[in-house]
Amino acid sequence: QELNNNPELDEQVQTFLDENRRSWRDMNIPAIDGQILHDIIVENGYTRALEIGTSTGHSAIWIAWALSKTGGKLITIEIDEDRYNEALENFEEAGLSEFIDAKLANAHTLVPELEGPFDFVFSDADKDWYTNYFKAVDPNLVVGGCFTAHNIGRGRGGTTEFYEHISSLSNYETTLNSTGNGVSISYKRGE
Ligand SMILES: C[S@@+](CC[C@H](N)C(=O)[O-])C[C@H]1O[C@@H](n2cnc3c(N)ncnc32)[C@H](O)[C@@H]1O
Repeated sequence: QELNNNPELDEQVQTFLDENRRSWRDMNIPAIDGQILHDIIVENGYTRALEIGTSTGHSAIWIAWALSKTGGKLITIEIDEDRYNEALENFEEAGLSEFIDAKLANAHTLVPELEGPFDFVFSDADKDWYTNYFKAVDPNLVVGGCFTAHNIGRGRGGTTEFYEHISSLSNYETTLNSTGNGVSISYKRGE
């Protein structure tokens, strides 16, 4: 698959990420985990992404940067208005707004309402709800798509229950990348 080539945008995003590298304070993922998400999207040519838990937008910027290359778009959901507004400013500054549909909403109600289809999901909101988010999205995740989740393998909240559930499914191939704060990566291999 051909990737879009936009060196000016790449430089704008890279500059934004470099300048803000040490200033993420709102439970944001570390850059190394952002790179993992970015690479999964680019390598698989994903274009229809969903993020649950925007905060101020660090992970969304990595995801949207990848989507700027594949020609895709991200829907991202945040419940906190201040963080949502800050994320919108960050998306502008990074030059990625056109690739992001940011929603101020409670993901508990919005996620089950989304029709998709999606080929990439990143779950990073309330940990107790991870299994519910997965069950709501699964019917709308295409075969060949990927469901990722953050803070896995550290015994936090419902993450253990979620990881055990998704690992037990024979139509998903799940691995854990523990380079940063623990990203589970589950490829959907069949319905
Ligand atoms: C760990 S932070 C997300 C960090 C973000 N992915 C990043 O790397 O920049 C989790 C976010 O999920 C949001 N959140 C928690 N419960 C939520 C819900 N029910 N619906 C939407 N957002 C929620 C919190 O307000 C918080 O900003």
